[in-house]
Amino acid sequence: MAQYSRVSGSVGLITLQNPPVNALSAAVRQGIVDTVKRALGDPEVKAVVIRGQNGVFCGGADIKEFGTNMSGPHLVPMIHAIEAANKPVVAAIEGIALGGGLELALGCHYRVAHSKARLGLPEVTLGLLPAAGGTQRLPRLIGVPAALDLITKGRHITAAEALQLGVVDQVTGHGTVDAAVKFALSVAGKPLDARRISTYPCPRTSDLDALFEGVMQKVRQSARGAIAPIACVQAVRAAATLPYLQGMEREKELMATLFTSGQARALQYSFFAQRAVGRWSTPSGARWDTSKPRPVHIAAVIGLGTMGRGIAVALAQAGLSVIAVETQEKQLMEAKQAVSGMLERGAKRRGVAPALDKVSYSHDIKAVADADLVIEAVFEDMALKRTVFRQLSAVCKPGTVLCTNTSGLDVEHLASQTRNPQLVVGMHFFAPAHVMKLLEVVYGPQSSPQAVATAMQLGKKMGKVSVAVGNCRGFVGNRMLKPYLEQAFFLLEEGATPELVDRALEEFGFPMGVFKMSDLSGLDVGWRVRKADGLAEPVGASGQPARIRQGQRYSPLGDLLCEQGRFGQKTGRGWYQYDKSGGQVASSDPWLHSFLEGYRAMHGLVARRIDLQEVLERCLYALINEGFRILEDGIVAGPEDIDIIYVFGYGWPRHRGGPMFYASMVGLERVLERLEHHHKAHPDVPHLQPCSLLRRLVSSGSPPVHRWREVLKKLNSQL
Ligand SMILES: CC/C=C\C/C=C/C(=O)SCCNC(=O)CCNC(=O)[C@H](O)C(C)(C)COP(=O)(O)OP(=O)(O)OC[C@H]1O[C@@H](n2cnc3c(N)ncnc32)[C@H](O)[C@@H]1OP(=O)(O)O
Repeated sequence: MAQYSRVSGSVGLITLQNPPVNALSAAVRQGIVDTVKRALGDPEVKAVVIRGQNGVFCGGADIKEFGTNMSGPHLVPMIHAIEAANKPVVAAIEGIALGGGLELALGCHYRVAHSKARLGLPEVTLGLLPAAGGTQRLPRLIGVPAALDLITKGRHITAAEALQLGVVDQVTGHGTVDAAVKFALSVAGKPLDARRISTYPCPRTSDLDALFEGVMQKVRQSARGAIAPIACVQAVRAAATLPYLQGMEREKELMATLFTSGQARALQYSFFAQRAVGRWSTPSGARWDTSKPRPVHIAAVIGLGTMGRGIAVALAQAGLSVIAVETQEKQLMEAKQAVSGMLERGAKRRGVAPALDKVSYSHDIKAVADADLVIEAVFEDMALKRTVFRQLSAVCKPGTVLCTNTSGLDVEHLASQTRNPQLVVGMHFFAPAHVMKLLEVVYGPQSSPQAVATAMQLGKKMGKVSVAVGNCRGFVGNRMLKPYLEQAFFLLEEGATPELVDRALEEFGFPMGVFKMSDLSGLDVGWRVRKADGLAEPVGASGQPARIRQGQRYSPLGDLLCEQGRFGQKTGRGWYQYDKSGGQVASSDPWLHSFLEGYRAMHGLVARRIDLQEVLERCLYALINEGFRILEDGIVAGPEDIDIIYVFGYGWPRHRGGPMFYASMVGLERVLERLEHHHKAHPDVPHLQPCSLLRRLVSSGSPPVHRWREVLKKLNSQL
């Protein structure tokens, strides 16, 4: 809806009304059309101001309407009518002007913004382009290079940057609507021809072809298969080379291909999934809206290795007082230097003062006595973590929430070492902890709603996308990674190379294939875990055949590389070779290939031809199958949790929505059929055996992913 009133005698004030972000729903579009007509037809009105209700201008087209039969007036003619008006129309921008919201403002003759407003054309992040004239007006207003930057990245800009670029005409620190009304009165009656952006020629840029070629190359590289950024470049090119109306035609054509694409659906699903994980719940009945978090002013970090340092930085940057504890004096000094450096670099990037005084350092665990929350980040060793938790339980004040940053160990077992197991949760950060957005918050059966809510809220404060998950080996992300990695190893045994496997995954859209990723994170990390699990024993030591462990097919390839001291990038050798220890440029390693040949010969394996499709099916469907098991076990509340974990923590291409969304797009029958096929070929691999939930979903007609929660509930109640 849009409300109309007359202010200051001769200004028509139009207020968009669609909380919380005044998205341009059919009703709002209709409201704008009607109220603009009314204002233009009223002889008393000399100028018009458009604002949004509740201090928010407009969050753009109503994403919830996409995929429905979008009725109501279209945005393009609506904005065109505003631009063509014979009375000045001023946009009063408070809060946000995003997407269609900014496009609406660009159709106005003037823009006045509050200093705290954020503006942008983020359509590309939803798999779309600014198709309400944004790709045609913005380059005409601010030039091609700046418009390309904003449109292809979808980044939000501050009012100050908008003023500098020329997107807005005035910035005010006070009442935006009052300032806009005053502005409107000051321009009433003046000629408007020079204010209609669509009539501007696109500012000339030298060597346009080279500019577009360069940008297109960069976009293709970073898009990893996403089509929207490329369409954005093509649309801006149309603005730079065609008359406005032809440019608009091109914008429309390009939008039509994007609008119905699977990528747009995936990205829009991801948008809502990200919000859905914020409305968390646990099987014991704890919920985001009823569980009250404890206030956390002082947080402590125990263990200042790579993870602990990143966590300390993330906490300090979120404004908390941090007590950083490392028992070894030398490591403590090194950590202090490293943390200060990270804080200084981060502050420089953000143009703020570094929060150095927020962090105090100690080698004594007793220093955490006053902390409201402690995050243990010591070595991934259960015995060591147990000791730390016993100590924490003894030294912390009553009510302190105790968290472990384990990447997969039993949180419940650690809780049992303390006097108050209900105050223990997992906070699984991803490296580098001050950069990576994902946080898995792990609740055990005894974790109190308050402890879960406290960790979730702290995650939010640190700017993380936090997902509440149940306690199981590897939680969600690493539990699903295990069958994925296992398939990659088995494929090498059967005839694939690391290069082939990585190529398939990178072409799918992962930033790095599994073997390059493993070289980056260090092969020794998994080796240590497998040793602790009694898996990575030297061949023959277990008394079992080399490729069978604990009664199941096992590939010792990773262990054999580690036994050779090949730990990946850090040693200059792993699944690839690097120019030096710590080098980052991978190249194919002839040694590795002859090692694989020797290994196959030793075990009587005959290499066969493996294609990219088989790599994808084996690796991805095994991972997805585990996702279904996680859903079946009730470790997460819905598929959105899994998808967000994979998109934000494991490099799953965002334009593919996440593994569970992807499965639903491929078709559950197809995933089931291919798993059955591969399991038949490899009956000794339990991870390829289709999970019963997948079978049950297929039997219930393969509902789309947004209905799985509801279907799961129904299926569970039938059990
Ligand atoms: C036919 C197309 C023609 C022309 C092209 C135009 C295309 C577009 O305009 S596409 C939309 C472009 N706009 C955006 O991408 C903005 C998306 N929203 C956001 O980035 C954020 O929500 C925000 C910055 C606007 C606010 O952030 P925050 O304060 O953190 O709140 P939430 O993100 O939790 O959002 C609150 C609530 O609002 C819903 N919502 C937000 N934006 C939209 C929208 N454009 N349409 C519909 N609903 C929107 C959001 O989902 C939250 O609701 P729920 O919690 O119920 O999900």
